[in-house]
Amino acid sequence: MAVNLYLPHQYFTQDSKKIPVLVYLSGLTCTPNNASEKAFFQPYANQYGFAVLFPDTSPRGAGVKGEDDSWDFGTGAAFYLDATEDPWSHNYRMYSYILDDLIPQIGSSFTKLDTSNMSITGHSMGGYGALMFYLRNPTTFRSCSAFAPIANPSNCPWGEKCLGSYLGADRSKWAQYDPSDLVKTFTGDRKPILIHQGTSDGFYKEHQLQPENLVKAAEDSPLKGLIDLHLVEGYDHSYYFIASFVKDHCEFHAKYLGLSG
Ligand SMILES: N[C@@H](CCC(=O)N[C@@H](CSC=O)C(=O)NCC(=O)O)C(=O)O
Repeated sequence: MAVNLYLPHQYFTQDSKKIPVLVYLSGLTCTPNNASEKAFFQPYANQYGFAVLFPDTSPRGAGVKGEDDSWDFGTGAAFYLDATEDPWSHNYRMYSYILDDLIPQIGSSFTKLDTSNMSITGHSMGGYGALMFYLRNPTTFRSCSAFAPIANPSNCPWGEKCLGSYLGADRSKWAQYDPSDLVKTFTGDRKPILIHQGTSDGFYKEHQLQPENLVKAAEDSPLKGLIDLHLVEGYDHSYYFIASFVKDHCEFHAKYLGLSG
């Protein structure tokens, strides 16, 4: 697996104050390079003074039979969960990897980072991942946003394929990872979650994303009225879309990371 870490200039010039971290989770087929090269977080990370951590989207070369058979399953498509079903459960453990291995390791290797002051965002499968990590761990992450997230994976073709194989047929296990279920029992503070969704996004039109389901589920939850969904006319699913709204997301997270008024 690969990982990219962007350190802002403050990491090298500030003596005493530690640097907060924004975790960015990528979508299906991505390596950490897609967002590092095409999302343009760097100028805003420098402006506000936060690092950006870009994890990988799956194990690489695990050798699990079938992991390279399709682009939306297996390699590049591990869905940020801990698989419970054979043959996936040994390697496909992205949830534990990110929370229990990667973040602590980054914190101990880069001692001027403050991994107790983190926010999370992501795109598509990674937008789902950001929502899911935040809704399950509201004290680990100060804020959450997402670009075109898979907001209700239990009810879309990508989610049914991946969750069904990694977690098995029992849908009650899927709910432990589905933002549109998790929101109903959220225990964190009442803060907005920022979401952008392009109306010309082909995957949105195919009902893979369904951010409206999250908004609806939140109406009966502690986050009632706080899913700040922006449907943006004419935008697609690409990194051009992400780059167009990355400024808004950085400004949003900077506020909760204590880096702006
Ligand atoms: N089959 C295509 C499409 C894959 C694709 O569009 N992936 C998106 C994420 S989709 C949901 O998680 C992506 O971010 N692609 C990388 C990019 O740089 O645009 C294919 O294999 O390309």
